[in-house]
Order: sequence, then structure tokens, then C-alpha cells
Amino acid sequence: MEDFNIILGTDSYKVTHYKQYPPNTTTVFSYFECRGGKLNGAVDGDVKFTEVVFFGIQYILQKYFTGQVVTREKIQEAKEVYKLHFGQDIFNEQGWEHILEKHDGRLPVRVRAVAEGTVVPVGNVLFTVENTDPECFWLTNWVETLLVQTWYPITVATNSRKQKEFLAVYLAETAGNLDGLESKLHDFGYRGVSSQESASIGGAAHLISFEGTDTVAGIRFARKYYGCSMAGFSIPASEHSNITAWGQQQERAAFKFILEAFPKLPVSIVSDSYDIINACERIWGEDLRSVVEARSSDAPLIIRPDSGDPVIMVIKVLNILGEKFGTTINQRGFKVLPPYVRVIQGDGIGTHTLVKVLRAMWRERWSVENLAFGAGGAILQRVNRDILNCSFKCSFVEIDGHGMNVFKNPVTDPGKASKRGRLSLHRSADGLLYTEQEGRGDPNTDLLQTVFENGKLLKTFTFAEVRSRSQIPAERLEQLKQAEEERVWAI
Ligand SMILES: O=C(Nc1cccnc1)c1ccc2c(c1)ncn2CC1CCN(C(=O)c2ccccc2)CC1
Repeated sequence: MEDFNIILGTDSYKVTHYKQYPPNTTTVFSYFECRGGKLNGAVDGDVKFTEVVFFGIQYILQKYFTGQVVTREKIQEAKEVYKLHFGQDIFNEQGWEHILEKHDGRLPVRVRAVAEGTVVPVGNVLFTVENTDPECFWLTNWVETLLVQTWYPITVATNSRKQKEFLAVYLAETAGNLDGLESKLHDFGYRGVSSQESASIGGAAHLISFEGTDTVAGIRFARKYYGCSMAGFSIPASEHSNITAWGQQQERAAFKFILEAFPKLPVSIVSDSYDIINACERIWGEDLRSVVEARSSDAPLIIRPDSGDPVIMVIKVLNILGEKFGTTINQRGFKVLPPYVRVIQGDGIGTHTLVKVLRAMWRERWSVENLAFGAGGAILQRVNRDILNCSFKCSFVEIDGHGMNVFKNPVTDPGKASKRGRLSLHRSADGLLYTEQEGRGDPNTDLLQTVFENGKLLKTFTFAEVRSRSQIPAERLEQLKQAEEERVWAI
């Protein structure tokens, strides 16, 4: 990563921390966890997160940590910047010179992490960092700033997987199988994220649980960093300009033209430019009805409403289409439109509204086979570090050759208490993951693996492995089904 200078890749206050640790400190050992807790489910509404998908450290390590990341030029640049930034010489020039001379510019740190894609209950250690050169005790927490940015891929991956749980429960309940589950939540979010890099990272994080995306950057990311040649798919779809360019009087002509432009593929046509109800009743349901009925089941028309309350619009559109094209009743007793016509709701969808639409469809006896969702900002942008309470804390130091377990335990917030000593992650006999503290863990069963050491990426995972590790277990779906039964289906 040429135009990145890790010596300038940290919070300003960390530049002064080498002067603040106790004299003769030789080791700083820190860890990262997602505490979950107080802001739980803040993505929207009453969705709760009790476990997280670990994802994304591989990218950060590969892009910003591997190889010779310290050079004389970068030290010089940092020296100038910090002299101006602090107004005096407090930059640890000797410390970085030491890394350049003794380690050939490679970072003398060890990062141990749980395998990417692992689903870990909140409150467990996810990765640890320690210095491998006693003179570089100050480096461990220097790199916190960059490594804690894993909060973003972890949160996006976790939130998309949570939506997949709800979709799976309602698809199983209303269709009797999980066919098409992976294409039920399509990423529309490319334009709504803050940067190209966020689109890449977040786009890929969504694709751990789904295979539908319009965020092309996520495809490229998965190819480049996780060895996946094609992580997601899309289809021909219209935007408003393709309809409005024909003028309001020609909406029907536009619809017909676009349908006929793609005879052998599913085609999605946004239908709310003027009046979605008229579009469904008159244009799709009468004027173009035979054109729609001529579509094959693997090249359906997919009607896209794009305004109005999502819950109301989905039910209204399904009811009109059911009237016009007829429905069958599936083995679960739910209504299904003919296979040549489907609906995608891509407006106003976040975890909370997706659940509300699913619950409304259940109440109106519509099978989830009929619908897919698109989501943008809610998938990639409406997330922050507080949702899973991701944090990095020191838990062990060595001073004058003596090891010491350290921690914080604020009387003002017990939820912020940190773990103590050297940490490891283990799986109990009944399959649950738990953290051993104070160095008590058996190294032979530690699920944390050394993924980075002294400038080298030692362990990487493919996107296929990440996807396989984050599968949703059947018992989790059973649990969520029970909860929905009590909360919604019983009423
Ligand atoms: O409008 C779209 N993209 C977009 C991008 C950026 C901003 N706004 C919209 C867009 C992109 C992909 C779309 C789409 C619409 N409509 C369908 N797809 C992709 C998938 C096609 C395959 N799928 C179906 O056939 C299907 C649809 C509904 C029920 C059951 C199955 C599931 C959806």
C-alpha cells in the first residue's frame, strides 16, 4: 500500500503513549471484542444481536500491515507532520528507526484471531495483538486504530446474517423450503456508502450471507482479498430514468420495450414513476397481461414498487397482482403468484422493516416465494461501532520481566469492564465458544490462530470458508420460529 503511511495511521494521542507506559515495560498484550450490550439492536427497532460474524481483519492486515511498511521517507514525513501537529518534537523517531533498522521496516507484532466467518457470542475475545520485540511495547496499541475498523465488516456481516435468519424462518413457514433464500436480500447500497473502500468492504460482508448484489465493488473485493471469482449476481433492472425518458403517456410502451429487451432473463421494472396502483392494475394486469404471462418461470417480470409505506405497498401490490394473474395455494396454505411474475421491495428496507413486511405477508397469507427485498443504506451505511460495542483493551503487560494482568473496571459502567491477562478462545463440550482469561487457556485448544507476525500474513481464509463457517444452524432457526410463533403467529 504505497500511499499509506502507518506512522500517520493512528490517533494523535497514541503518538505520545510511548512516553506514558511504566519505565521498563517490555510487553503490551491487547484484545478485541464485541461486547454487544447497551446499544444492542440499534440498527433499527427491536432486533437483538447476541452473536457476531467475525470478518475483515485479513483485508486490513494484507493491505496495511504486510511487508516493509516502515521506510526512511515515511519516518521523515511523520516527523514533519507531528512536529507541526503538536508544535514540538514528541514523535518517537528512535522507536520507528529501530523498526526500520532491526526489522527491515516490518512490524514486530503478533496478531492471533479466530477464523474469519466464525460466529461468536458477544463478549468473547476475537483477536489479540502483542509486540514481538520488547523495545516496541508501544506498537501494540498504536495499531488499535486500524484494527478496530474491523467493527464495520463485522457489523455489516452480522446484520445481514440476522436478516437472513428472519427470511429463512418466514420462507420455511410460508413456502415449506428455503429455495432462493440467498437471493432474497439484494444489496442496493453502493451509492449510499461513505466511500469506495466502504462499498468494497461492506459489499463483501453482505455477500457472506447472500448472493444478490448491485454493489460491484464488493464483488471485486471478494475476488482480490478472499479468492472468490464471483461472490454475487444480478439481473437486468430498470431505474426511473429508463421509464420517465419515454414520457408519462408512454409508460406502457416503456414497460413493454424493456421486457422484450431481455426475453430470457428475469427483468426488474420499477413501476412507481407515476402511479404504482395504475401500473399494476391497468398496465401489468390488463394492457400487458399476455406479454407477462408469456414469460418463462426462470425469466419472470419482477415488479418494483419504490415508494409508500413498505408494509402497505407490498400487500397492496401482491393483492392486485393476485387478482389480475391469479394465485395458487402452496403446501403450506399460502398464496403464490404464477411463476412469471414476482415483486421486489427495495425502498425503506432495514432489518426492522423487513421483519414487519414478513409478518404482514404471513398475516395476509402471502408466501415469501413471491417477494425479494433490496436494501441500501440500512445494509452498508446505517451502522456504527456502538451497535455491537466493539472495543480494544490491554489485558496483560510485562514490566521489569514481571507479567501482570491488567484491566479497567469503571464504577460508572460495569458493562465497560475489560478482560484480564492473556486470553484464548475455546469451544466447550456442548459446542459453545467461551474465553479463558489470565493465561488459563490450553494452547492446544485455543481457537485463536496466529494470522500475522513480524510483517507476514501467516493464515488466510477463502470466501467459501467464510461463508461455510457462518452458516445458520437449524436450531437457531427453530429458536427464532418459536419466538415468532409466540409473538406473531399465535395472535
Ligand atoms: O433495482 C435494482 N437495483 C438497484 C440498484 C441500485 C439502486 N436501486 C436499485 C435491482 C437489482 C437486482 C434485482 C432487482 C432490482 N430485482 C430483482 N433483482 C435481483 C434478484 C433476481 C432474482 N430474484 C428473483 O427472481 C425473485 C424476485 C422476487 C421473488 C422471488 C425471486 C431475486 C431478486
